Order: sequence, then structure tokens, then C-alpha cells
Amino acid sequence: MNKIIKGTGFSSINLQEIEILEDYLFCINDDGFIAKRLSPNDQDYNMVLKQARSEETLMELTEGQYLLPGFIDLHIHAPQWAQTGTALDLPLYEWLNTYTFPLEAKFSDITFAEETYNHLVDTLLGNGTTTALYFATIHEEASFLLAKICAEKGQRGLVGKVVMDDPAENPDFYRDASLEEALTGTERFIQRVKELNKTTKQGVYPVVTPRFVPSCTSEALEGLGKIAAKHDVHITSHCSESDWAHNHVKERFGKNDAQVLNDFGLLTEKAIMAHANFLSDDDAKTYIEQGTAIAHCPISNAYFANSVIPIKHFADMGVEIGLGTDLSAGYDPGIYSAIRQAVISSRMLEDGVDPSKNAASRGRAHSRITANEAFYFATAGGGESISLPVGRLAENYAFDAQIIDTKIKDSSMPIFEGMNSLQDIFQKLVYMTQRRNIISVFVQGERVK
Ligand SMILES: Nc1nc2[nH]cnc2c(=O)[nH]1
Repeated sequence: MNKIIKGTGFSSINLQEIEILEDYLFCINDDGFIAKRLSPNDQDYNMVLKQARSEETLMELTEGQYLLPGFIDLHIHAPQWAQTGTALDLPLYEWLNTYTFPLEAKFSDITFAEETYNHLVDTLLGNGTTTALYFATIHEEASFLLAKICAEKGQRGLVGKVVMDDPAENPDFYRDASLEEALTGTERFIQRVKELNKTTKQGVYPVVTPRFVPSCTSEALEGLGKIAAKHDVHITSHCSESDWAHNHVKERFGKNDAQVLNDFGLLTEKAIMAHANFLSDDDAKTYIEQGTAIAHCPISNAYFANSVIPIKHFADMGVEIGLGTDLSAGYDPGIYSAIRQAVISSRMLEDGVDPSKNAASRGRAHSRITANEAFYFATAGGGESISLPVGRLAENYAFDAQIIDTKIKDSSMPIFEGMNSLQDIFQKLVYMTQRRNIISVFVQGERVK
């Protein structure tokens, strides 16, 4: 074994249940997978422990330290890192045109891209995000640079070079030069990232990325669907995010976003669609049939989605769901905040928000999710969404993990001797971990923080 980690970890079994892996040994092989997981009751436990000690391959967590799976961010606009924490005062359409497109246009400058992307990937790893699905920009070089930075820093990156080719919908200063260039550039990008992946232990993956239906011509959407099928790659986009975006697509095509994307071959097992607030039940059934996932972005939804997505309803139907920060429509680079906001927003949907209405008609019943469910979305659900063996501290999964130290200096974690069960501690980790508590991060068995 390459290394053996001894400690207490938490990992999702399913949406509701968390496994408490008390004092387990996690045996990591040279390829960075968990080859074996041993509990203190297992016969081999003491022998493996002794051997690891003598071979100096053992890493032992100390008291107050816990292991969690690394988080998976299913929706993040890398160039928008530069404006994160600002510009949240306008509705989606105006926000895109006033702030976001002018910023993204600057990524023709590779030096600016390098500075922004290095800082972002370091920040995400520091916050426990071991896998990220990125929108880059329309620029091939800057998009490829982002994939290279992920590869070098040890993050599992899924990177999309964005397509937005419709002259009627995008500004002159920021759109693809032509349909032809959008499609050939996408194919070239896919080939370059696939080549890079051959020498990247944790994997980097190209993603077909029509920005959203309103920004693309039908020819581009059709071409991208064909390219995704030909190269068997991931697909991402935005779907039915806001009143404006949802209605715009309906007016143009006479049907919902999800059905349009499906008609163009853009809803597949490897497709991840951000937001999806206005999905109908028929749309959700299409997602389930195709194996397409929702990237739930609860913070950004509070600013731009005009609604709270009934995420519990879609989870109960069986849609695959993960979480996204949606920088910079969301302001926090860490998935912990997305977990917390997912719970809070679902509670507000269930109870309703207008105190002038009576309680019985104020909210939408059965909408709340638990911390366990939101944690599932951030880990195992994210892994299922991208069809990769990540998001669990389980055998045959990549060892992507974060070590949380609850006793570190200046920690704000109220855990007192003998007061808290491990179930309580798990909840405190979910609700109260801050960046300073995340003392180590591993991706594919390699320590990256
Ligand atoms: N939240 C969000 N929605 C979008 N819809 C199209 N582009 C974007 C974007 O950059 N952010």
C-alpha cells in the first residue's frame, strides 16, 4: 500500500444515512484509490496497522481530527472569481451584460487568466473542493490553461470552453467569431484536454459547454450535441434558471429548456445542468430517463433564480443532484456554504416567507432537506452526477478527502469533552467548519494542501 490513514471519518450511505467510520484504516493504493477499508473489528486490522507503522506508511489523525470526503463543486464560473463578492445588485440578464460579459472578455489576456485561475484553484483546494466542474470562457488558450492549472495543482477539473455564438443575443465584444469557429474550437479543446488527461493522475476532463440556450444558435446546439456524442464527454449548461431565462426559451421554441436541450442531444448520462428551478415534473422525468443531473446552486438562486427550487421533490423523484457554488452569482468559494444554504432555502420553501399569509397556505409542504441530504449532494451525489468514483470514503473510490481539525487554534467549534456523540460532531462539522479547520486535503491519494 502507498499509505494507510487511521482515523474517524464520515461518509454518505444514501441520501438520509451517514456512516460513522470510527478509528478506521483507509488503505490507499499507488493509483490513489481506497483499496481497503478496515474497521477495528476486522481480523486484519491489527496486523495491517502494525505493518504500516513499521513501514512508515501510516498517517494517524490526532484527537479532534476527522476525515470527510472531498467536496464536488458541480457549477463554477472560473473567470468570475475576479468579481466574486461584488455586483449582485441586478437581475440575471442585466447582470450578465453589465458585469459578467465585460469581465469574461478580458480572458483573451492569458496573463490575467493565469493570475485569476491560479488563485481560484488554490482557494478551492484550500476549502476542501477536490473536484470542480468549471465554465471557463470562449477563449481556447485561457480555457486550456485552466485545465493545465488543475492538472498541476492536483485538482480533478472538468473544464468547459464556453460556446455563445448567437449575434442577436451576445455583445460584439464577447461572442464566438462564428458558428464554425465555436464548433471546431470545441473539438480542438476536447482533444487537447484528453491528451493532458493522459499524464494527470487525478484526471482532467473536457466538457461541452453551450452557455445556455438563449446565447446559442440552434445550429450550435445541434453541433455541440453531436460533438459530445462523438467524443463521449461531459456536457454542462444552465437550464430554466430564472423567469426570464425559462420564458425566453419557451417563447423561442414553444417548449421548456429541458426538452430543447434533450432534442439537441445535450441531456445525457454525463450531462450536468445548473439551477433547473423551473423544471416541470415531465422535465424531471426526462432528466431521470437520460441520467442527467441537477447542479443545485442555492446561494446564487437566492439572487438570480426568482424562486427556491423544490429540490426535495426532485430528489424524491430520483433525479441525480449535486451542489454548486456558482461563483460569482454565488459569493462563497466553499461548498460548506452551499450545503448550509441548501438546507436553509428548503426550510424557507416549506414554511413560506410571507407573514401576511396564514401558515397553512404560506409554504410548500414536504420541501425541507436535512443536513445529511445536503451533505450527500456535496459528496456522493456529486460523484454520481459526473459518473466518476468520487465522493465517498469507500472501497474502489478515489481517495479524495479533507481532514478537519476541530481543535486548531482560533477554531470556532464548540465540542466539549464527553458532551457530543459522533452524530453531533458530524453535524457540527457540516454547519461550522471554516477554512482554517481544513488542515489537509487529498486528491487521488496525493496531499494537495
Ligand atoms: N448564474 C448564471 N447564470 C447564467 N446564465 C447564463 N450565463 C450565466 C452565468 O454566468 N451565471
